[in-house]
Amino acid sequence: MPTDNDLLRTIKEPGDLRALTAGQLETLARQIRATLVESVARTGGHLGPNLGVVELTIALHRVFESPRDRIVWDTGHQCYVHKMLTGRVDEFDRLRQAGGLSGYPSRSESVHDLVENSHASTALSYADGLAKAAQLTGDTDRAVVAVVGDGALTGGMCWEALNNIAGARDRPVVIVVNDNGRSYAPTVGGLADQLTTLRTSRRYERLLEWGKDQVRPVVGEPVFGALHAAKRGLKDMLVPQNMFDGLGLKYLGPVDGHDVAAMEKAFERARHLGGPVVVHCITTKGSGYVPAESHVADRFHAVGVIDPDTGAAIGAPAARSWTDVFGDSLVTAGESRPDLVALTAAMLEPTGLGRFSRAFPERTFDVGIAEQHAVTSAAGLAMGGLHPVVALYATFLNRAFDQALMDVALHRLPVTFVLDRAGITGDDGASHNGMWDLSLLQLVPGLRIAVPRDGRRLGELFGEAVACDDGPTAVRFPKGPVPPDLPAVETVADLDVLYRDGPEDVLVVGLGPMARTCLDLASLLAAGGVGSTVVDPRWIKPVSPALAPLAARHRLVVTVEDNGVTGGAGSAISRALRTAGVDTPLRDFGIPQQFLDHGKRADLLRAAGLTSGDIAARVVETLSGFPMTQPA
Ligand SMILES: Cc1ncc(C[n+]2csc(CCOP(=O)(O)OP(=O)(O)O)c2C)c(N)n1
Ligand SMILES: CC(=O)[C@@H](O)[C@H](O)COP(=O)(O)O
Ligand SMILES: [Mg+2]
Repeated sequence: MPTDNDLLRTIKEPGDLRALTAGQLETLARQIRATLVESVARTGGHLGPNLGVVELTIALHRVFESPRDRIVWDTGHQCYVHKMLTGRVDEFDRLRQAGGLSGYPSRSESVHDLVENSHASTALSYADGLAKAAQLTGDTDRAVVAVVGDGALTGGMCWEALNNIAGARDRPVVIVVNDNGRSYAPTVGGLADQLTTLRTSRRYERLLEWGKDQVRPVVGEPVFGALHAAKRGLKDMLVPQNMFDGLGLKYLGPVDGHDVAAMEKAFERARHLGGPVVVHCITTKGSGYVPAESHVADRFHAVGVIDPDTGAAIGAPAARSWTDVFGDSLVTAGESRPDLVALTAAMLEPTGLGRFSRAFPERTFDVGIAEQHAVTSAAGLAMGGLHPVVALYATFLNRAFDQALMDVALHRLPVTFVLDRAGITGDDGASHNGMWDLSLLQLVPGLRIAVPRDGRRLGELFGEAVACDDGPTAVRFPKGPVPPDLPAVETVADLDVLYRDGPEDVLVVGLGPMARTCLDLASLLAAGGVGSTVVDPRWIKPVSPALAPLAARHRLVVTVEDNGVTGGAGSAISRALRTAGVDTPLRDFGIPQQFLDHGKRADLLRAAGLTSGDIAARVVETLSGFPMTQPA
C-alpha cells in the first residue's frame, strides 16, 4: 500500500487512481497542487489553469478509462495534471524546455494525449469526429470526452460543433465545461452571462429541492401541488431555461469542480445517459494557491519563474517589450484619432490593449476567443466610419484569414492588424509560433505589411498604418524585450540603408528584427573580403520598387525573415525582382516550413540556420560559385 507522502509518484497510469480511498484522493490532490506550484515556479508555465483542474482531472481519470476512452483537452494548457496522472510527473523539471515535457498534450509523449494544437475552441469538433468514427467503426464501447473552458466556449467552432453534436441524440459525447469564469480576464459576452445564470439558477434549484422536501410533509399533497405549480411558473419566469437544454443537450450541473466525488457521480451519470451530455463543472482558476487565487489580472494564467512562497516574479523586472511600445503608440494615436477603436480576442493585456482600454473603454472591444468574429466585426466597424485596430497573436490570425481576405481586403477597408508574437516564440510549441502570417498575408490583395526592426520603427510604422484609409494594413513584431534602436545610415527612396561598405557583392534585405542579424552578417562578410549593403524596407508589402535597381548592382541578394520561408517576404521580393527584369540571384533565409518542437527562441533560430554565422557561410558558399570581384 503506497505511503501517503509519496502517493503521487505511485500513480503510473490512470487505473492506479481507482484503488484510492476518498482520504487518499484528498492527499493526492494536495500533492499534485504542491508539485504544480513547486515545479512550475521553477520552469514557468500555465500554473493558474492547472491548479483549477486538479480534482476535475482526478475524477475524469477515475471514471473514464483513457486511452480506450478518448479525452480531448481544449487548448491544452491545462493538461499538466493529466500528464502527472499518466506517468509523467517526474518529467516536470524540464517542462516547456527543448527535449523536455511539452506544455500541451503531445502524441509523442503519451497514448493518453490526442490534440497538440494550442489554438482554443477545437475540442468539441475533435470530439464530434471521434464520436462519429466510433459509431461508424462499431467502436461504441469507448467514451468520447471533451474538456472545454468557459473561455474556449466563446469560440465559434464550439458552436459549430455543438450544432452537430446536439443533432445526433444517439451519439454519445461527454462535454465537460470547465467553468472558472475566466479566460485571462473574466470571460465576456452573453454565453458567460448564461453560465453565470446557470451557476446561480442551479443553486437556486437545489435550494428549491431542499425547500420542497421541507414543505411537502407540512402542507400535505393538495396544497403542495398548487404551490408547486405556482412555483414552477415563477421559476421559469425568473430563470430562463439554459442554452444547453435549448439545444437539446442533456445538462448535468453545475457540479462543484473541486469535489471529486460529486464529479465522479456526474461523469458516471453522463457516461450512462448516452447521447450528448454537458457536465458543467464550476472551478476556480489558481485554486488552492493564494498568490494565484488573489492575482487580479489573470489568476496566474501563465507565469515565468516565481517565488513559490509568495508568487513574486524572480529575476530582473521585465524589460520594455515590443508589446509595451505598441500599447503606448496606440494610446498616443487614440488621443488624436477618435475614430480609432481596438479589438482583442480575450487577450486585452497580453496584446498590449490594457492602457488603451483604460483610456478609451468605450472604444475597446473584447469579443472573447473569437478571432474570426473580431476581424469581420472590425470590417463592420470600418464600414461604419471607424478605423479598427485588431490586436492578435500572429498565429491566431491563421484562423481568421478568410475574414481578413474577403471581409476586410475585398472591400478595401481601413483595418489595421497588429500581430504580436510574430516569428518563433518557442516555449508554447509548434502551434504558437507566428510563422505563417507573412506568407498568408502576401496573398491578400491591397493589404500592406510593415515589419519594424526596433521600437522606434514600430511607433513610426504603426502611425503610418493607421493613417492608411484606403485599405488594410498589418504590423508584426516578435515576443519579448524590444531591442535598442537601429538607426539608418542613409535612405534610398523608401529603404533604410543600415550598412554599406566595400564592393557591391551582396544586397542583404533584413526584415524586421532580423535586421540586427543582418548587420552581424555584413561584418562577417566584410571580414572575408565580401562587400555588402544592408537595407530594411520597413514596408515589405508591396515590395519597394527601389529594391530592383539596388539589386541589379549587386551579385547576390539575400533576404532574412522570421517567418516560414515558403511564400514569405523573400519569395515576394524574388518575384518582384524578376518582374522588374532583374536577374540577380536571390537566396531567401527563413524558418523551415516545418512544425517546430518547443524550445527557446534563440535555440530554434539557431537550429533553423538563422544566425549570422550560418547565413554568412551559405552566402560565401553561394558566391564561391561566382567570379569574385576585386575588393574596391
Ligand atoms: C484561437 C486562440 N486564441 C487565443 C488563445 C490564447 N489563450 C490561451 S488560453 C486562453 C484562455 C482560455 O480560457 P478558458 O478556455 O476558459 O481556459 P482556462 O484558462 O480558464 O482554464 C486564451 C485566450 C488561444 N490559445 N487560441
Ligand atoms: C495558452 C496560450 O495560448 C497562451 O497563454 C500562451 O501561453 C501565450 O503565452 P505568451 O503570452 O507568454 O506568449
Ligand atoms: Mg476559463
